[in-house]
Amino acid sequence: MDLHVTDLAVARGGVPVLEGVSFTVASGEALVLRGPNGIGKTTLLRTVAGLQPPLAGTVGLDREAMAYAGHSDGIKATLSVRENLTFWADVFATDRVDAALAAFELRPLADRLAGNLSAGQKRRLGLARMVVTGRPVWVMDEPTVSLDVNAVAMFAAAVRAHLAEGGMALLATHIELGLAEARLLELGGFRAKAPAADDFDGAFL
Ligand SMILES: Nc1ncnc2c1ncn2[C@@H]1O[C@H](COP(=O)(O)OP(=O)(O)OP(=O)(O)O)[C@@H](O)[C@H]1O
Repeated sequence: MDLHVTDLAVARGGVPVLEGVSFTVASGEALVLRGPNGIGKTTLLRTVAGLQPPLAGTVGLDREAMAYAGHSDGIKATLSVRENLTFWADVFATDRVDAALAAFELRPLADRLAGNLSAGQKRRLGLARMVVTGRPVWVMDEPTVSLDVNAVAMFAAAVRAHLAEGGMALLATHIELGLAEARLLELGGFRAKAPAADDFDGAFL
């Protein structure tokens, strides 16, 4: 299984931000999207994950293949760490709660209310959700924000284990991920062009 993205154009708030984006992520590979603030990394990730429609182009895998981790961790504060992961295991019909607790060293925190976790612990719980999904494509936006050096290493190990099982990872970040083997895609060359001056309709977009 490969992820083929072809000639994708994406918009945010109705404004085109990137166009002509093509790449392939093969089974066992990680691709890191790079570019300055505001270029459209989040928008591109959300589009690839099927959370918003593209303006043009195709994403050659069904959204059911994707697991998306965005800026918000999607944590339920009044459930414990284990209950949060069990909730997601029910949603995705998997039995990977213990594997997820182990991957992000959450066992000692399993019975703590998620609302009482520190920022880095919350992020670890949010990332552990990816393990629980059992989905082949992990789409992750700034996954290592709030993580200390030790937790970044946990994250890198979890991604490597996922890739070793034939999974794929598509990541956006400004921070070192500890994944030297990941390929990089610079988005600078894919900025959407402003509409032509004689494009009457375009002038109102
Ligand atoms: N409602 C909106 N209308 C128009 N433009 C918007 C709207 N919301 C966001 N934008 C712009 O869309 C662009 C793409 O945003 P996006 O969050 O995808 O960028 P990013 O590369 O992920 O940024 P960062 O590195 O800061 O996280 C930004 O320039 C942003 O200002």
